[in-house]
Amino acid sequence: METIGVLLLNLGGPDSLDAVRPFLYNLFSDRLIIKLGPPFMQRPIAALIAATRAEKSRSMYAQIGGASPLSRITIDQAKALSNALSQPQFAVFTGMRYWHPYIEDAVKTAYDSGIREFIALSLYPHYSLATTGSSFGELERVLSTKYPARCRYIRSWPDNPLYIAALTELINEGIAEFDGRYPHIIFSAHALPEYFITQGDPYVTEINKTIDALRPALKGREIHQSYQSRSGPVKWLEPSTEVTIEMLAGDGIKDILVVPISFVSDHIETLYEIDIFYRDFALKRGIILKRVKSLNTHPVFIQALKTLINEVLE
Ligand SMILES: C=CC1=C(C)c2cc3[nH]c(cc4nc(cc5[nH]c(cc1n2)c(C)c5CCC(=O)O)C(CCC(=O)O)=C4C)c(C)c3C=C
Ligand SMILES: [Fe+2]
Ligand SMILES: [Fe+2]
Repeated sequence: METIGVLLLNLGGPDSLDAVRPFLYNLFSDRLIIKLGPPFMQRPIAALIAATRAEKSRSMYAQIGGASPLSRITIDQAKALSNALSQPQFAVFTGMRYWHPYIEDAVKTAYDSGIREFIALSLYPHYSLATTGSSFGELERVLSTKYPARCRYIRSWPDNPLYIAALTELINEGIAEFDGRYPHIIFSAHALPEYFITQGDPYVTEINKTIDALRPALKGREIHQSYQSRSGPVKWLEPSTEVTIEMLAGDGIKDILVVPISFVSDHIETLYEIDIFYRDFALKRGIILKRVKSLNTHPVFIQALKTLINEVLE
């Protein structure tokens, strides 16, 4: 039987402080995430923004240990998934959009080992053109220009039952940390410029699907929804996580549990933005803010990924 290559796709993150600026350059060079003037101006403007933003980003990465753990965690997820899948039917690879190991590196490694059939599994639970769309576009480019092969795509999985079960378990663990008090729950997703949605991006609809699937397990708890990590002068989805915390502070709320709903791994958005920045922001307003752990290599989550692979083969 021919081995199928499973490609786990994610954003990637700088693996050292020196990598921050070139990582930002790669990110801002991508017209699917942000359009900077006419096409020929994209790279020069990306270089400018990367240079301008690097210092602020570096200081955030410095506060979480000097690097993003995203690639390392994705590689751990690949190992765990590889152990869960039957061998030698599958081999699992990790391909990042904006830093090493790049999507092209993953495909080359697989190709060199003789693989000619792929399953691309996006590790963003919710589809957006800016994230999954961009990764699939890059993969299609690599396959069509250098490594011709068959590829099936797993686009999104906002209400996969095992994904929801794993999240439910982690949310309940988070609630238990409040020692019987009653935290308000904020589902915090990565922000997206509003024009994506106006142009038909399903990102918000799919996030709502995840939250709706979690609702029965959260019986009657106070739920809020917000968007974190804006990064430029356009109109972003509302409300921001900051404004939501501020509003709850105004209502006299003392306990908040943040669920990082659009990510499955730890990286700067969980380790710095929620754990350091929002926690401190809340504390200054008399609020204890805690975060639900990221799925990372949670065994039920790895089983969820396995069911996605099996479903696409049916
Ligand atoms: C659902 C996930 C994500 C969406 C949607 C998204 C959109 C988006 N992001 C930027 C700009 C930046 N993103 C950065 C980091 C980053 N973004 C995501 C996910 C989504 N981005 C992740 C998982 C990470 C973490 C990377 C890591 O640390 O491992 C950064 C770099 C950090 C910083 O300087 O703030 C930028 C910049 C835009 C413009 C955008 C719009 C569609
Ligand atoms: Fe981002
Ligand atoms: Fe971000």
